[in-house]
Amino acid sequence: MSASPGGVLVTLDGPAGVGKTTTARLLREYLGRRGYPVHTTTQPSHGVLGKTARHHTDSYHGYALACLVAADRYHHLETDVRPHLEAGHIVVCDRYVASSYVLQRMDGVPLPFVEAINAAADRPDLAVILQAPPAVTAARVAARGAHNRFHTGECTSRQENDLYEDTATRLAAGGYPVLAVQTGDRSPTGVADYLTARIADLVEGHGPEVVTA
Ligand SMILES: Nc1ncnc2c1ncn2[C@@H]1O[C@H](COP(=O)(O)OP(=O)(O)OP(=O)(O)O)[C@@H](O)[C@H]1O
Ligand SMILES: Cc1cn([C@H]2C[C@H](O)[C@@H](COP(=O)(O)O)O2)c(=O)[nH]c1=O
Repeated sequence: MSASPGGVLVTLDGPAGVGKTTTARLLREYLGRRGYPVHTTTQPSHGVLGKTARHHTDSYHGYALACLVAADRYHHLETDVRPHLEAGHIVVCDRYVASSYVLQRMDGVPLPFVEAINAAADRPDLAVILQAPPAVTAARVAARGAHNRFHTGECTSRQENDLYEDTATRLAAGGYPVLAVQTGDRSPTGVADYLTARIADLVEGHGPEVVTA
């Protein structure tokens, strides 16, 4: 299913420390300043299923975590994302399906299973994959501090980076409008400026010009 008519669904995915949360916060500010109604949100969500997935990644692994995250995704789409789209808002979601293609595979779940349980998730209008060299993302995570067991050093960052590259290609081949954006050599405001212009183009009916990784 595509995102609902009226609003625009923009998703932000990419390795730990690449700048998803920073970018979502700045997009809310920059798009808001241009007068667009913006709703920023995140997956896992702040609902019961989402909180369980986010705060108990040491208890839930593999297939169980994959299903928990997917269940939260469908509930979040129904109760939060679609209502905002129907109200004509730009919805910016920090993590979406691409994160499952990467994190669940890192957790030992075969890709066909991940694809199957996410197959009915709405297609974003713009699926942004943020990218940066693994040494850069690992250093940012080390400086900021790890949030969970998926953040464990440069070796993990390299695996994550490779899986995101693979995921960007797969999702683009499956019809997702994927836009790969480098953050390693751009300031947070530079990333947000660039994406604000791309999203404004999309809202005004000029885009997207899809760039695959
Ligand atoms: N373009 C950038 N240049 C330099 N530093 C950045 C950039 N974007 C984000 N950072 C910094 O990197 C750190 C991680 O950023 P952020 O929390 O936004 O990443 P994330 O992708 O949401 O990470 P996670 O998946 O671990 O939650 C923060 O300290 C942030 O200030
Ligand atoms: C969307 C998504 C999330 N997860 C898990 C992985 C982490 O434990 C949290 C996300 O925390 P972060 O601060 O944003 O790094 O949720 C997952 O396993 N699969 C997913 O698709």
